[in-house]
Amino acid sequence: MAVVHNPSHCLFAVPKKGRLYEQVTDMLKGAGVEYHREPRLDIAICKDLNMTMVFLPASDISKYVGEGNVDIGVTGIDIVEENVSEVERVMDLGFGKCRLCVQAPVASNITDVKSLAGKRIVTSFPTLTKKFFDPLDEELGVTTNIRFVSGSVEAACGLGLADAVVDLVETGTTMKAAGLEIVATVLQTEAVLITNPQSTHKNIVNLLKHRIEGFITSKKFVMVSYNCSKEVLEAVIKITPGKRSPTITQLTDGGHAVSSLVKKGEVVRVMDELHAAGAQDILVFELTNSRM
Ligand SMILES: Nc1ncnc2c1ncn2[C@@H]1O[C@H](COP(=O)(O)OP(=O)(O)OP(=O)(O)O)[C@@H](O)[C@H]1O
Ligand SMILES: O=P(O)(O)OC[C@H]1O[C@H](OP(=O)(O)OP(=O)(O)O)[C@H](O)[C@@H]1O
Repeated sequence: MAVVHNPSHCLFAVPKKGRLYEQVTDMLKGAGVEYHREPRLDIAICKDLNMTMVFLPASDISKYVGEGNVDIGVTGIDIVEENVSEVERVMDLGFGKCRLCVQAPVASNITDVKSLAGKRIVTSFPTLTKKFFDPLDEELGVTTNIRFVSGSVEAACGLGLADAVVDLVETGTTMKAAGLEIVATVLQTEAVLITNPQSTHKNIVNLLKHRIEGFITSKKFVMVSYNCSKEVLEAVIKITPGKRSPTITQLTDGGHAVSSLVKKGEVVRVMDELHAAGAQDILVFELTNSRM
């Protein structure tokens, strides 16, 4: 059965496929944004919010949000900057991290990006590429030839279509396989939550922001709990000061139970230090959600 958009609903655009798709849908699930998407449909009604999800190409989302067709969306900072969209950046989301880089063939031995000014550049990001090369062109009195392609940018040098490309690099696998290397970085990017500044659904945008923040925090931290004697309490709480402060409970035997949030990347070191300082029964718990 066709899903019809209710015009009073807030519209939320998420990438329909590609690099951001899975992480965005996991984030929405973790943040309690529930919807049922019928196979092959690019629209879904939310279960507990007056909101309709629309699944669009990541590269179109900032345009739709900027033009007010959609209230809120998730896409890459690179796409927002490329489209020069009039959107409000609500929050960076911590995934989809990569760099937009000028890349040239390893064999060409180019180390100074200035030597690419006036040459042929192929990219899916013509606006950002022009913005990057314009000052160099002006300084050197040349005109860089920038050509747009929608995909497989890395193939352009090998095909003899370009002297260099401007493309995204995460692990560098694609770049290395094409015999390219980084000459300069144009932009650092990650996924971002954006909204139209004139959206009439500010309350839903705020609610989503808090829910997503809670989910992101829960992924960054674990809860560490342990027991300790009165004598070592001062020393151990210095090791686990928590996000605000640790929770300390007095035990009937005179000792204390402490629980505190610890950054995931620091938890093993913290456990070693707690143990060395005399803490016992140290337990680590994953968080599924949070609201600070
Ligand atoms: N290798 C990567 N690592 C991390 N994030 C990436 C990577 N490649 C792209 N992204 C981010 O994801 C966004 C969408 O890129 P993606 O290649 O998935 O786009 P797409 O062209 O819409 O999808 P597809 O390539 O499936 O057609 C990029 O603009 C960037 O913000
Ligand atoms: O540094 P890496 O980890 O290799 O990632 C970089 C590649 O990822 C993206 O392309 P994607 O694979 O999404 O396909 P696309 O070229 O069709 O967009 C991007 O355009 C690069 O080509």
